[in-house]
Amino acid sequence: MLRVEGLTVRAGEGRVTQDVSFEVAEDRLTCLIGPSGCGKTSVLKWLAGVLAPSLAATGRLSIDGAPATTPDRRIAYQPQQDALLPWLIVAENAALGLSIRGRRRAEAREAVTPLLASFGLAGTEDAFPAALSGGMRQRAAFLRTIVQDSRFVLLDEPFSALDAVTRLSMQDWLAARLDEVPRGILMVTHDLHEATRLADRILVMAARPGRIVADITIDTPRGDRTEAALAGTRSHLKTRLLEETP
Ligand SMILES: Nc1ncnc2c1ncn2[C@@H]1O[C@H](COP(=O)(O)OP(=O)(O)OP(=O)(O)O)[C@@H](O)[C@H]1O
Repeated sequence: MLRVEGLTVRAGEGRVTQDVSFEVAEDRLTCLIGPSGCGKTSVLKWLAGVLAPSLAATGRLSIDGAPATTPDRRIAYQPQQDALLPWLIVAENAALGLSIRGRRRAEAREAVTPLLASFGLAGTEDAFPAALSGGMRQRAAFLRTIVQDSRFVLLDEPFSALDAVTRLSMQDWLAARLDEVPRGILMVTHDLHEATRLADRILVMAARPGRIVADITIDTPRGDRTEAALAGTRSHLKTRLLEETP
């Protein structure tokens, strides 16, 4: 269990977030949703240890009850843009996840190559990112993140750049991957349909300063989440989001 307590992020005199506390459970997907500018990315960046130096943060992080400091190898982070390096081929980009964990380059590449097919990237090993579709780029970025074998994974709007159809298929794809390689995931999204399709738990943030105003658990198994089964939760979530959007 990863726990954040009392996270306040300040930008000069102003507060970006105030007293944000929550847990991310092992093998569960927790969504952080809220209006633009409420501080969702700042929470993720703080957890990843990459908050901009112009922002000051106070708060406590613990994993399994023991204090932790960031960056922590048990936490992997996928930023908002897929951040694939355009001058590296797909296999090298994916291998970067292991290289930053200290694996030798050739060894890292050997380790990721057999995984490409299960990430829908068969045949793209030697392709440059510019030659891939948006969905493929996201899968390559996700492979790079997931091979780090971290217990917790932070995803910042992983599907926001995709068209509606690709987005739906990527959501299904992520749901299937979660069943195969469970992780404690904290995912930022703007999209309440996405949140209710994927999350075990949804934390709703309000803006100015960003704080958590609702905590919604979804018990329906992902495979049984028909439109009808989700209607009540979506309506509740929509009302909360509209209330919190300035
Ligand atoms: N480096 C920075 N210096 C000063 N202020 C910043 C910095 N980064 C973010 N902010 C401010 O902090 C607030 C929260 O930004 P953040 O990106 O965390 O919000 P968000 O909820 O992720 O937004 P969005 O949904 O639009 O991506 C915004 O008002 C933003 O202008």
